[in-house]
Amino acid sequence: MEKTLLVINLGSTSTKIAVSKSEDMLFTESVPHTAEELKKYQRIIDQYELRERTVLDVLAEKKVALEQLDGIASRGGNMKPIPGGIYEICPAMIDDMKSGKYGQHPNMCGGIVAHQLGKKLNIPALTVDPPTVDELCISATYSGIPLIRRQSSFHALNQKATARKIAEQLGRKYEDVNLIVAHLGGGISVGAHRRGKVVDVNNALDGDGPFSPERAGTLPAGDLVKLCYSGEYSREQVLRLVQGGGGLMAYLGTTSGLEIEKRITEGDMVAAEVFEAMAYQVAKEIGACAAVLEGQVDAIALTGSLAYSERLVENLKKKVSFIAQVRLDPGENEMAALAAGAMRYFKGTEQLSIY
Ligand SMILES: Nc1ncnc2c1ncn2[C@@H]1O[C@H](COP(=O)(O)OP(=O)(O)OP(=O)(O)O)[C@@H](O)[C@H]1O
Ligand SMILES: CCCC(=O)O
Repeated sequence: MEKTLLVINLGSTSTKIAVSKSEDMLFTESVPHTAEELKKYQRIIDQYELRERTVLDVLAEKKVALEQLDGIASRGGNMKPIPGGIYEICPAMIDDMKSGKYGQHPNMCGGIVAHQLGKKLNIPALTVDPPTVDELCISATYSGIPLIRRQSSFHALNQKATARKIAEQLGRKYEDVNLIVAHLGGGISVGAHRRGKVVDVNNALDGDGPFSPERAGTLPAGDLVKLCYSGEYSREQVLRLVQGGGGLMAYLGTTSGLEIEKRITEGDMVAAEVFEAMAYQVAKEIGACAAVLEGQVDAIALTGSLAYSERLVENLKKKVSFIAQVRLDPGENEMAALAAGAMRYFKGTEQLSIY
């Protein structure tokens, strides 16, 4: 059974669009969005029209008529904590994403685009392993005060797809290995995968962990509280410092790893120091995951587009190779993982989970 699928994945710095014939990609297009371009949108939901136009323009450019599509798979945005699986994008899911209750992510716009198109064309609009897949062990849910439960909010789709791939390379099943997966993208998540479950992971969206190209990661709590009450920043502005305007963006005015590498090559010592600090924080998070896994680590996987950076990878290898072998899977498997998930639904090999 052959199906033509539209696959949508809205990252913090790019809109990725693919069309597949079943699992085989006909094309994948990644349209970058500069920080300058996104700066004018105060809230992520305000990017909706830009993201919708980007998707439709790419389809028109590639001469794909909407009527050719049998289904749509969009990477999920932040919704309530749910088990991994395939879900139909429904109004309740969209309401949860829009509410911001579980964090804000550009994929909420992707979900709405998919839902609207699905309705118009009368075809299923699906999502697979959304970022709020929650498999945390009990200890990992503790924050330090009962009012706040640590949330599982990470690159679940790519982390799990990468982990399965690495397990296969090791000749083992995902459910039989312990892995640490670091997704190094616009946001950074580092997960401890214990026998097929992500038992601990930093909240990569607006919570904790290493700083990333556009996010602040863990901030000293007291200082953050003082900043919030200083009267100098609105709620939206502080949130923007945490997500969108934090990390590399805050220190160097760009989210682009490529641009920063260029500056380093040209002798920019500040850029070198900041890039080194990001690697340092990622390595510390990997070390923390090794402790969670009690040192029983079969491999460390580096994935996401920043894993194309030799400088970052060599730096990380130097710091964490003592824990386990380091394997590279640069870029992300998300488009393929979404198409594969949608095909499991069409073939009936996996049932839809209910949101
Ligand atoms: N070849 C490369 N070498 C170094 N850095 C790169 C390369 N290609 C992309 N990057 C950097 O990777 C980062 C973006 O990664 P990616 O495309 O995985 O993120 P995203 O999908 O926008 O966001 P997220 O991963 O959080 O969903 C940017 O800083 C980009 O400049
Ligand atoms: C929850 C983090 C997911 C992302 O940044 O894409």
